[in-house]
Amino acid sequence: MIDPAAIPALATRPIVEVKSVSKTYAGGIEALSGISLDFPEGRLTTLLGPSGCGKTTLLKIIAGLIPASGGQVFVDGREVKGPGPERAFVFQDFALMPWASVIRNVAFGLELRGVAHSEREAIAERQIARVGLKGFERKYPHELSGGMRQRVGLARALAVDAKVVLMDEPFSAVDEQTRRKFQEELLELVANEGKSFIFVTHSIEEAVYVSDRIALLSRRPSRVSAIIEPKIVRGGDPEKIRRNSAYLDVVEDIWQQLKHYLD
Ligand SMILES: Nc1ncnc2c1ncn2[C@@H]1O[C@H](COP(=O)(O)OP(=O)(O)OP(=O)(O)O)[C@@H](O)[C@H]1O
Repeated sequence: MIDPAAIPALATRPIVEVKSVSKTYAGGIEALSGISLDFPEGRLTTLLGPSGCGKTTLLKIIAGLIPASGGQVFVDGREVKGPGPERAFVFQDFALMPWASVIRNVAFGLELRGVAHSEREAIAERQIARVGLKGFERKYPHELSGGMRQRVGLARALAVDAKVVLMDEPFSAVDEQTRRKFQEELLELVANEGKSFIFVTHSIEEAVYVSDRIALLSRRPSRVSAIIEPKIVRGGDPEKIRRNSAYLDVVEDIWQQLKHYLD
């Protein structure tokens, strides 16, 4: 357990508060055991931890997709009882509807909310253009590359204009070049949108590169073992940042903390 007084203060209020959340799956697997964590508004917070420690479980509980066995989650001060319009989820496997066109996929969250056809198509078109897929509106997921499908998943999450965007290893299925491009685009979103992002990745380098705050999780049943704020100075050449000794020191520090869980 970490000392709460040791958590550095990001100068924004928490938008998501996880309070003593536990999760035991049917069959008795205890994924989370009394985990407490705040996520600052307008920032990107990453959950990083050993495989199977419960990162996806925590993300899904925050999303309201699965119930916690104990504890509470508050989003913008309101207790989570299920999915809600202020939260959007970007899935690792994109979770697109294969039988629906790009525009229908992107507009799907709005369709569920009963937004009129013309309005939701107009919003979806804007988001599709924004993620660089203009001209692909009438294509189907099987006609797109993995990177393009992930852009559709991102456009769908952005179309509903949620305050909190939950991203479960969103870049794990794309090649390294695309991944780095996505990381830059994600940083732009965080800087320009005022949304709060909760991000799960397996990559220490990625976590350090994109995060304002990293919550290191222990082995299952998961608890927070450290909170790290990389404080990367942005705006310069990404290649230089990745060679910067301050950046590399944070990566190494996290590696030293996580490697014990690999044994
Ligand atoms: N629906 C389920 N029923 C039973 N056990 C589950 C279920 N979903 C996840 N688990 C188990 O709960 C634990 C935590 O799973 P979870 O997917 O949250 O971990 P994770 O940290 O996201 O893993 P990874 O890093 O490998 O993606 C694992 O042991 C997993 O096998």
